[in-house]
Amino acid sequence: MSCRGKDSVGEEVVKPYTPTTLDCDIGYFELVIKMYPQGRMSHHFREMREGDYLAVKGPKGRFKYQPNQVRAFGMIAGGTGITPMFQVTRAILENPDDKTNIHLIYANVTYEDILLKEEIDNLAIIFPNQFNVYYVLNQPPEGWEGGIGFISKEMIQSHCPPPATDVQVSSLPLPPCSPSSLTLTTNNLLIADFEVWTSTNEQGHGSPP
Ligand SMILES: Cc1cc2nc3c(=O)[nH]c(=O)nc-3n(C[C@H](O)[C@H](O)[C@H](O)COP(=O)(O)OP(=O)(O)OC[C@H]3O[C@@H](n4cnc5c(N)ncnc54)[C@H](O)[C@@H]3O)c2cc1C
Repeated sequence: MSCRGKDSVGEEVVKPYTPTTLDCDIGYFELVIKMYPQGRMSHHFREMREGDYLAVKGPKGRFKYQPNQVRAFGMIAGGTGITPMFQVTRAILENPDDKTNIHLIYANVTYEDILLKEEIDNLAIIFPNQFNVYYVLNQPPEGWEGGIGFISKEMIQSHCPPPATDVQVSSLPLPPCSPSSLTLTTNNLLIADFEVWTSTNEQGHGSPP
């Protein structure tokens, strides 16, 4: 959906955001928003107070998920690219008739950058046979047991389902807050081997088509 606000010099700014709530969450929606110190829309969100109204337009997007449309999803996300992945993950796991397996690789720069970690980890605990997550950090803390560096071909081979007609792999990195080579790395690797929802652009991330 699009959110409208005013930047620090009072100019109108409209930016897209992906709710982490589902169609069945009636009467409200939730957004997970990463704040940038110099960001124009970030300024608007930072200035908002409880009880304020926010102008929004939507929903919009080209991706329509059908339960069991594939046997397995490989999801590769960086930074705020997690929000649409999280939404689809919830839609799958909260539907007992949907048997799709999900393999998520989620890359960030630091541990503190990981969004929705508690929620993601809870889903991995509740649905151990249907959902697993592999975190990758570019600047990991000491003792980190996940992936280190940029997402590599080996990580994808180890943590995503192998290519098949009933497997879909999606990549949603977001250049402003993910390792800069993530976009190229994942797309170059994937285009050769998988059907990818090509969804990255220079401005930010898009919804999977
Ligand atoms: C389909 C879609 C869905 C999205 N969903 C989400 C979501 O769910 N959650 C989310 O958090 N984001 C999401 N985004 C990204 C979001 O739309 C914005 O791009 C993001 O919030 C940054 O907007 P901004 O106006 O605050 O920052 P911008 O003003 O666009 O700034 C972006 C970057 O540039 C830097 N910058 C800006 N001005 C300067 C300056 N003068 N000097 C130096 N650096 C500067 C900022 O610090 C920041 O790093 C989505 C994007 C798309 C395309």
